[in-house]
Amino acid sequence: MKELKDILYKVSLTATIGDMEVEVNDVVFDSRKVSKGCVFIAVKGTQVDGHDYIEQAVEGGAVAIVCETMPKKVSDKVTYVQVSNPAKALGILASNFFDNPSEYIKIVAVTGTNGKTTTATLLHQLFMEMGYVSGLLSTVENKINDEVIPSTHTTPDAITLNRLLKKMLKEGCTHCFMEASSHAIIQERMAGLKIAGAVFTNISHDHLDYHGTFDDYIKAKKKLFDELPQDAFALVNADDKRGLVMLQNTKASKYSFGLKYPADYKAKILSNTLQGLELDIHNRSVWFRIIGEFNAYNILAVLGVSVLLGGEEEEILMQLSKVKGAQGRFDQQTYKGITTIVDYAHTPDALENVLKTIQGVRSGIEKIITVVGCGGNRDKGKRPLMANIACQYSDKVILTSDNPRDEEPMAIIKDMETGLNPISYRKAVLMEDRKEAIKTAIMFAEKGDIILIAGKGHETYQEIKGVKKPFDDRRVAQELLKLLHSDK
Ligand SMILES: CC(=O)N[C@H]1[C@@H](OP(=O)(O)OP(=O)(O)OC[C@H]2O[C@@H](n3ccc(=O)[nH]c3=O)[C@H](O)[C@@H]2O)O[C@H](CO)[C@@H](O)[C@@H]1O[C@H](C)C(=O)N[C@@H](C)C(=O)N[C@H](CCC(=O)O)C(=O)O
Ligand SMILES: Nc1ncnc2c1ncn2[C@@H]1O[C@H](COP(=O)(O)OP(=O)(O)OP(=O)(O)O)[C@@H](O)[C@H]1O
Ligand SMILES: N[C@H](CCC[C@H](N)C(=O)O)C(=O)O
Ligand SMILES: [Mg+2]
Repeated sequence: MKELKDILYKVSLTATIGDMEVEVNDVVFDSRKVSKGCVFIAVKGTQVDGHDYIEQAVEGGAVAIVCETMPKKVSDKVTYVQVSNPAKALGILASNFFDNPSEYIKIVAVTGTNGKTTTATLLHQLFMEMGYVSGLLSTVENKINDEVIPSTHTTPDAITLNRLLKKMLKEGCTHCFMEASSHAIIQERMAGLKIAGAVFTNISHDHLDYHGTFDDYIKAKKKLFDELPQDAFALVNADDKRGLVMLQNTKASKYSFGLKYPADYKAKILSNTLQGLELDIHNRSVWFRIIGEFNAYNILAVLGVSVLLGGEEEEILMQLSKVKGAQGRFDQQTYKGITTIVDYAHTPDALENVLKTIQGVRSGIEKIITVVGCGGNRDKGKRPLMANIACQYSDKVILTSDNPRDEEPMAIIKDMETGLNPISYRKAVLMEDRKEAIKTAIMFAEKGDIILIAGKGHETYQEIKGVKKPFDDRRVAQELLKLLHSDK
C-alpha cells in the first residue's frame, strides 16, 4: 500500500484539499474501473471530460481525486489534488505507483509515421538473439521475452505501460523497445518514464484528424526529443528533412542514420529483390531477409540503437541478417507463380514505398494488382492520395474497405475515388466487401503477377459499423489462391 503523497512525488501541485497521507491501492483514469481505495485522475479526452465523472468515482470508492479544476461539491472523506496537467500527472503517478520500473530498464522509444513497429520488433528480435532478456511494446503485440501479451494500442496508456514495465523488470528484462505514437506523446502516456534513447524514422501525411495541422503533428513527434534527458541518445533519419528538426532542442546526444546524406550510420543498397536486401554498411556487405529500401532505413536505425546501447557492430550485423521482421509487413506467399504480398501500408507514403519496391523488383511483364482501402474514423485526407498512388504504380486496383469503423463503408471508398484522374480511373474497380475484392484480384491474376493487399497487415479482424469480425488478409489470400488457381 502506498500513501498518496508518495505517488505524487514529482507531480507539480496547484492546490490540495484533505489528507495527503491517505493510503491508495490503485491508480485509475476511467470511472468505470474505480474500486474502493483508489485514486482517480480526471483527464479531458476527445469524447468526454473525465471531470464529469468525479462524483461517480467518489461514489465508487475513490479516496483521492486528481484534477485540473476542483469540483464544486467536495466530500470530506476524499482528498482532492489540483494539477495543471492531469494527463501528465497520470503518467508520473503511474510510474511512482509501480516503483518507477523505467529507471531499471533501458527503454528505447521509436517514433515516426512509418517503421515504428518494424524497428522496435527488429530490435527486440536482435537483442533476444544476442542473449538479452528484452521487452517489446508494439502495435502488433507486447512481449516479455517470448511471452506474448496482446496489444490494444501502439503505445499503451500510462497505467498499462508501467504495469507491463514492472512485469518486464520482474522477468529480468534489461531492455524494452517500444513505439511512441504521436497520440501517446500528446496524451502524455509516457510522462514520468526514463528513456535511454529515442529514434525518429520519418514523418509524412497521417493523423491530421487528430493533430489538425502537419505542423502540430511534427511538434508532437518533436516533444519526445525535447523531453529526453542529457544522458539519453537521439537518433534520427538524416534523409527526412524533419530529422534535424527533431534534434533542434534536445539535450540528448545526437546521432543520425540514412542512405543519402552524411550520417553516423550509413549504407548503400547493393541489391533489392523479393528474396532480400543487400547493403554495404561501413564497407561491409551484408544480406538481410527483409525487403525494400524503406527497410534499409529500419535496419540502419536498429544498427544505430544497438551500437549506442553498447553493442559491437560486427556481431549486430551478423545477428541482424537473420531476423525476419514484424508480422504482416511485406508478408509474401507464392502459389502457382502468383505472388500475394500482405502489407500494413496504411499511409500514402508507406503505400508508395511498398509499391515502388514491388515495381523495382519485377522483371517488367507481370501485372501489379493492388487491393486497398482506408480506415474509417481516421484522417480523411489520406483517402484520395492513397487511391491515386495505388493507381499510379499498379496495373489494376480494387478500392475496398479497410476498417470502416463507424463510417459508411462505401462513403470511404467514394472519398478515395475522388483522388483518381481519368487515366487511373480506368484501372480502378470499387468493391465494398474486402473478401470479394481480394477474390477479384486473385481471379484477375495470371502466372508471374504480384498482388499487393495493403492496409491491414497483421490485423486478424475487420471492424464494420462498430463490430469486429474475424478477418485476416493472409489467410483469405491463401485460401482463395488455392481455391481459384489449383487447377492451373
Ligand atoms: C483519440 C485517442 O487517442 N483516444 C484515446 C483516448 O481516448 P479519449 O481522449 O477519446 O477519451 P474519452 O473517451 O474522451 O474520455 C476522457 C476521459 O474520461 C474518462 N471516462 C470516460 C467515460 C466514463 O464513463 N468515465 C470516465 O472516467 C476516460 O477514461 C478518459 O480518461 O484515451 C483513451 C484511454 O487511454 C484511449 O483508449 C483512446 O484511444 C482510442 C481507443 C483510439 O482509437 N486511439 C487511437 C487513435 C490511438 O491512440 N492510436 C495510436 C496509434 C496511432 C498511430 O501512430 O498509428 C496508439 O498509440 O494506439
Ligand atoms: N522506414 C519506413 N519508411 C517508410 N515506410 C515504411 C518504413 N517501414 C515500414 N514502412 C511501411 O509502413 C508500413 C507500416 O510499418 P510499421 O508497422 O513498421 O509502421 P508503424 O510506424 O508502426 O505504423 P503504426 O503507426 O500503425 O503503428 C509497412 O507495412 C510498410 O509498408
Ligand atoms: N495505428 C493506425 C493503424 C491504421 C490501420 C488501418 N488498418 C486502419 O484501421 O485504419 C491507426 O489507428 O490509425
Ligand atoms: Mg506500429
